[in-house]
Amino acid sequence: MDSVSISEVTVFRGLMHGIRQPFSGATISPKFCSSKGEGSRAITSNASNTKSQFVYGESLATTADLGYKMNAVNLKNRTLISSVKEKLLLDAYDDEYGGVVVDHEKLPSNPNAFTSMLRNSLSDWRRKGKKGIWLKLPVEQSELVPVAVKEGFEYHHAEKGYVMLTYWIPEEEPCMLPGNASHQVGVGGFVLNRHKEVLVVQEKYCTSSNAGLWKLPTGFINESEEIFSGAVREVKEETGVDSEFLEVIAFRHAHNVAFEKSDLFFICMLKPLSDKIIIDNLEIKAAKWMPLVEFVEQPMIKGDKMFKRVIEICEARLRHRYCGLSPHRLVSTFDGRPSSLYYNVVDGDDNDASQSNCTADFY
Ligand SMILES: NC(=O)c1ccc[n+]([C@@H]2O[C@H](COP(=O)([O-])OP(=O)(O)OC[C@H]3O[C@@H](n4cnc5c(N)ncnc54)[C@H](O)[C@@H]3O)[C@@H](O)[C@H]2O)c1
Repeated sequence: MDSVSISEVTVFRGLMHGIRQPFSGATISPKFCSSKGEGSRAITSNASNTKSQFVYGESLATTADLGYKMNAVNLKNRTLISSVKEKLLLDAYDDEYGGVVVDHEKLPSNPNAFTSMLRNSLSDWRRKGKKGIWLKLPVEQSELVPVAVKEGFEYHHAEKGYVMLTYWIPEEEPCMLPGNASHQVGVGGFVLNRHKEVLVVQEKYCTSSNAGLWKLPTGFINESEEIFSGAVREVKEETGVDSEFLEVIAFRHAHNVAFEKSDLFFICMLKPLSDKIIIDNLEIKAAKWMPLVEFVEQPMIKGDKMFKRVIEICEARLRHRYCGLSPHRLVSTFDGRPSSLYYNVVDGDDNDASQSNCTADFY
């Protein structure tokens, strides 16, 4: 049997308040039986002003004044208590950082029961030296959020279906829990056709300074979406043009872009596979194929250090004087995850130029 702390016995006490049988009307207070060592658990029952001691271990406590046979009761209640004790703690599993992840599928629905289980669990985790606690509360149980906050939990992040809260137990150690995701990831498609026209759009919603600007189709990468497929999707959604991903030409890293989040913007070169334009009326006001020279001459592009440089890089790429990054699918043994590593192959294996991603045609 596990060793028991005061907090754990307190758990039993809370439990016994909720359980009327066989300790009907009893209140339980913590008491340790030092002579029993680690394997003993002691609970004092106070029923009808009569104090009795139940010892869970090899020996039994005084039982006469309760009027029933404690041997049998003891065995029965030992089972009962250990099963109810489990019900008084939140279901959770350990993480690899010495922390605990609460099982959100087994949360009690009653906020009072949750309060008591959360307190008991916190005592239990503290006693066991646990560090970071992750508590995910589904939107269907949002009434538990104020309870957790009152117990000292902090918001970590939220998604449509849940809010994640955290609690850092060690008071003497700085909190090591990683923060919420810090970045959003965007893509821009540079799609050039054989007439040296670039695919451009005018956004429906933009700042007044950007009104009338013809710009590259841009958008955000979805959850679990690849940069290369996200760029193709965004171009298709906004303009109706099919394309093939060639390379990441450059990326921009900016901060405090939206709701204090940083922004990674990947500018991708795409090869057009169709030319018919069908715009997405929800987001886009207009789209067209625009001569590259005309696109570059727009004051907003000409005067913008980033886009001016992006165009210079794209033009260098057209002359094969620059090489972007192309995705290579692989599985890392570190985490066993299939992933994309973006890099360029200038000469290819054994100097085979055909292996180079820098020789790919644009149109
Ligand atoms: N738009 C540009 O000119 C431009 C310039 C430089 C970099 N980028 C980069 O492109 C990537 C995508 O940016 P973007 O400008 O295309 O995205 P965006 O801000 O235009 O958002 C994309 C779409 O999301 C929706 N949306 C966004 N915020 C909304 C809100 N508050 N309310 C309602 N709908 C909203 C709109 O439908 C919008 O068209 C980012 O990484 C950004 O840094 C864009």
